[in-house]
Amino acid sequence: MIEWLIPPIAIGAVALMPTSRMNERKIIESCFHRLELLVKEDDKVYVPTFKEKKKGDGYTCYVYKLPRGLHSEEIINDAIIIEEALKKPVEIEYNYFLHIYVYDKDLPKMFPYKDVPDVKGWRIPVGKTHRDIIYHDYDKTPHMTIAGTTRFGKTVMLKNIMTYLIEHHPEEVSFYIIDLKGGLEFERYRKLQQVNDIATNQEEAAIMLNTIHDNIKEREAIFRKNLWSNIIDTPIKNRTFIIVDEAAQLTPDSSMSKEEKELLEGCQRVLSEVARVAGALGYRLIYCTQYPTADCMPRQVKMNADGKISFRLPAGYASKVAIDETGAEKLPSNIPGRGLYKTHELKKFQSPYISDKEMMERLGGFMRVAPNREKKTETRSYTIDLG
Ligand SMILES: Nc1ncnc2c1ncn2[C@@H]1O[C@H](COP(=O)(O)OP(=O)(O)OP(=O)(O)O)[C@@H](O)[C@H]1O
Repeated sequence: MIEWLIPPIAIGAVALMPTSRMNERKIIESCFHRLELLVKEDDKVYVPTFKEKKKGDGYTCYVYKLPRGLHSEEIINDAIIIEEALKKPVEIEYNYFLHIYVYDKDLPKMFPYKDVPDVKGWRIPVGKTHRDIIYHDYDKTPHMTIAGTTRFGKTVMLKNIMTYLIEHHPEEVSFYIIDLKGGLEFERYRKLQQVNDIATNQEEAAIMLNTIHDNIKEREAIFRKNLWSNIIDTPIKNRTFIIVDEAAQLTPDSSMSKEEKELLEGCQRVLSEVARVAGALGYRLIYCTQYPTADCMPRQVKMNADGKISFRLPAGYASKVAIDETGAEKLPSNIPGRGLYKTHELKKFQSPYISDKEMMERLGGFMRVAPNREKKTETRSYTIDLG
């Protein structure tokens, strides 16, 4: 491997150059130095080696080869710092080489839901990036967390997800919704054929989760009988989504009575079990919170939710809980729908926008004549496609 060896004195010189007089490449490389993205071996210092600069439509891409021992995640996690130094939007990808995309323009502030293309499978649009649209695939990554301070787009995101799934899988998708923000947001969707039940307080949530737990046990028995290990390899087409909004309301704390604590601990246990084992059985958890703390994000949920979305958060430590790294606190304070999507990489997006009116227009045909308050179990049978 050819490394670019530079003496420490040169590193210091680049770091001290005023950024206004440097070109983009030099600014990027001075960030590498300031962030100590280098490998020291004996008295030598190895830094990423510049390979080429590519011009694209609306962007310039700087390609680097990383020295042995420097992991791409260390740099990808620092994209926001490079972005601040360049004063331009930046995206970093690793594909044998490190690709640093520097964009001429910011993302659009509005990405209408009607502009989202149709895609097959159990994918939903997370948002628009500079070069494409990110989709989250629930058959690959069953569980998801969504964090974000109030009024930055969590509820709109949930409505995008529901609308997209119902439009693409009307016969196969079903939802259990735990709406602990007064039940105001989702009540109007209770009559949707795809909505099994909505819980609007902690007691209703506990009853609903108990039902879900029973259903999981029944489904486990079916899987065992058929020697199935994952729903995607079975003829079962159905998927059941459990939406929790707001998770902090299901978090026990020391001010609560013993009964209250036991109720919420029971809820947390079922949610942890869903995250741990029920993904393979076709259950998908979407777990939302305004206040990401270690307490309100149970370890099993966080560990098993490999798709993590965050809208703006008040501080870096909240961002670390939500997406395992800082950055959400640096999202713009005046752009709702702007977020970060963390999987093995970190991407910034503008999420689709759908209004309640448009959601109603799109889903109006799926309303039941009578509401479904009494329904506690999945009454629709599995859709099994043997073709
Ligand atoms: N993707 C988006 N594009 C454009 N505007 C958006 C988007 N998402 C949300 N907004 C705007 O921000 C407002 C608040 O969004 P939303 O209700 O989703 O916030 P929230 O995070 O769920 O807040 P809360 O936690 O208080 O319920 C919306 O009414 C809408 O005006």
